[in-house]
Amino acid sequence: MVAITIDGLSKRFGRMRALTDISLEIQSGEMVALIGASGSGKSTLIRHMAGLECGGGTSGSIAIHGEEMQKDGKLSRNARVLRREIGVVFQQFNLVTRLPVLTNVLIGFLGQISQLRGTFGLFSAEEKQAAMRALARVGIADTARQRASTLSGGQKQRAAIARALVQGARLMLADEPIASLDPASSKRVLEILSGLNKEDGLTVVVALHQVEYARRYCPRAIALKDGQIVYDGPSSALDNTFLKELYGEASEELILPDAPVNDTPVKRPAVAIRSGAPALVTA
Ligand SMILES: Nc1ncnc2c1ncn2[C@@H]1O[C@H](COP(=O)(O)OP(=O)(O)OP(=O)(O)O)[C@@H](O)[C@H]1O
Repeated sequence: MVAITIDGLSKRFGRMRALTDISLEIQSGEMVALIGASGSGKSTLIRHMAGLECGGGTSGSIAIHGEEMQKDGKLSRNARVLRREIGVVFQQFNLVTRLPVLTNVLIGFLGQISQLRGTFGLFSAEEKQAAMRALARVGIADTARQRASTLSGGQKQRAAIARALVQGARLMLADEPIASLDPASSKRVLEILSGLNKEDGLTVVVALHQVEYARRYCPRAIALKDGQIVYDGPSSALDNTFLKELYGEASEELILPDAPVNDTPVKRPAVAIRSGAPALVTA
């Protein structure tokens, strides 16, 4: 089954083109890295996939699990229902820091319970058990009663993933989830996302700054440059010559932050790019 279908998506902010004619398909059960320099359009693309961005300046269409989510800037009628299938994880965690970790995870149920129960935080024993299971799944069950403000950055991100799990997400969109984490926490968060992908079959799309993590955890990479797809193929075939072109001056820092640069050229397979794409994509 196709998890995400994007057809001819373009986005302008005023006169600035953030995305230009993006078309792609992501199959259910894939783990895909979105890479590209700062300002290349990764967040804008993820926000459109999640149905959080639409409106003026957007054209083209996005379908989630075969159902239209938005077309030409207008959200479809069932976008709300589709959003429940999508867990979104942000760099800034988006937790309510004064509330206990368990309550933050229970917030993932809000789309599924009555407004009255949601307003008064009346969660059932089953819901609390499910939230505890989700916390155990991400390895922080012992923090359930702590205020979210007391968690480390890595633990906060894991709590945010647990919240997406109780929501019942089949598709996880993560927008630079490790950008503010140290290497050990980054590794842990990506291992959890990879485990959810491999063991639970979740489709994962993750925007990453550091290419080494994309290579290590995501079999497929999609690279954006100036709002256009310039590479779509195996992340193992991303060679450093291409990446240096993609990232320009930032490449030293972003390509291999914790490993020696391997300049041996790797033969990239021809990638599924439409004609007219920049020379960067030629294998
Ligand atoms: N709400 C907005 N209003 C105006 N311009 C925007 C808005 N959101 C994004 N942009 C612009 O669109 C372009 C793409 O931004 P986007 O945040 O998607 O890039 P990114 O690849 O996620 O960058 P980063 O890695 O720095 O987060 C940038 O030029 C950005 O300034």
